[in-house]
Amino acid sequence: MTDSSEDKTETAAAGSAAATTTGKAPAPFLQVRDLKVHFRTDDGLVKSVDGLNFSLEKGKTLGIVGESGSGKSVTSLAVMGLHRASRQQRSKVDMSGEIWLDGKELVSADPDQVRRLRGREMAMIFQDPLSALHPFYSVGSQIVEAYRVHNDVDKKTARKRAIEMLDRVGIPQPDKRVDDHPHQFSGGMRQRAMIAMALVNNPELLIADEPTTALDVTVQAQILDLIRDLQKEFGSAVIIITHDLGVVAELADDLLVMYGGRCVERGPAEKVFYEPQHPYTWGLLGSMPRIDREQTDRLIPVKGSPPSLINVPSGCAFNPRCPYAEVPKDNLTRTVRPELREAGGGHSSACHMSQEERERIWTEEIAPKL
Ligand SMILES: Nc1ncnc2c1ncn2[C@@H]1O[C@H](COP(=O)(O)OP(=O)(O)OP(=O)(O)O)[C@@H](O)[C@H]1O
Repeated sequence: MTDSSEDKTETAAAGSAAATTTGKAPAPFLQVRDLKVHFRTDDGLVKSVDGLNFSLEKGKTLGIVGESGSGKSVTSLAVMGLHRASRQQRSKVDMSGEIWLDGKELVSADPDQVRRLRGREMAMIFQDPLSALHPFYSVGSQIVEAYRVHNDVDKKTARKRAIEMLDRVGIPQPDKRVDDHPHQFSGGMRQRAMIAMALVNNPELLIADEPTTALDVTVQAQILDLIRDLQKEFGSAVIIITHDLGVVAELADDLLVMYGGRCVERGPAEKVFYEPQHPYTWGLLGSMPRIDREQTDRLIPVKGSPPSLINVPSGCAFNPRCPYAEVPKDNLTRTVRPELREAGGGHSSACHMSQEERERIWTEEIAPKL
């Protein structure tokens, strides 16, 4: 693996990897390098993910944040090897770059090899549990199946394991509810059941794609607490995908903000949340609902719509929506695409304004209004 300048600014989770006795830092558990996922469609080439780099250690949580259509789900499906799963899509999707999981490269790997890793080494939970749970089979039998695919055990042993997992994720009377069908569970319980199914094989990487969006606020908090507890217990690496910065601000060790298929800001969660450097992140923070404010007080929502991923704006993709697009001289924002620049402490962002300028705007103009 070669080192690019961008890789040197990778997240703190990667940077915290301890040096070995040989003096060589071990490779991060998950490392994504220059990932591109482009779809060939009748309307043109959709550049859903266009050169993404990040890494993640076991026991750490990475939050991937961005508006709808920024490429978050496509990124997670790429890690899970799911863009290749459908024959129909295989002819339409162009994927390049590298995804290293525990020393194995997945982009060029045989699809069967990646399929074997799914469920055992990596698992995913979705916004809608019914997309993962089949309506015709009992919740328990689906967890039993998921367990037996990767473990050579009889049904009785697997059922015991399913009941244990349902108990662990907080389903009351798990020995009875194990035979219920998904529709007999509430939305929050279905989410818990899906988490139980995802974790039944102790995967080392868990990807949660908008895991709480469909739930009410109280259940949301419970599910996030559950994910946090389970991560501590299982020591897995977790990626949480959300459009809501508030959901991941406390949970994540690192944050990666995506815009138009690229990373515009990343770093330790407290840096990105409390000292954000990119005008798009300011907008995300400004549009976050706050319980201590009236709804009308959301001050700096991101105006306009996300960019087309077929005709991405030239220069900085955010420039048509950026209130500060005119600040950099020589029309730079509209002509040159900004690269990620390190601001210190593993925090980097891609913006043409100088760091001093952005710090001034954040401190004087944005932060006081949030
Ligand atoms: N199979 C596909 N073929 C063509 N375009 C696709 C395909 N899958 C995703 N896209 C496009 O890729 C872009 C990124 O989609 P993605 O689902 O990753 O966004 P997202 O950030 O997860 O948004 P959301 O929060 O709405 O799920 C979108 O413009 C989407 O239309």
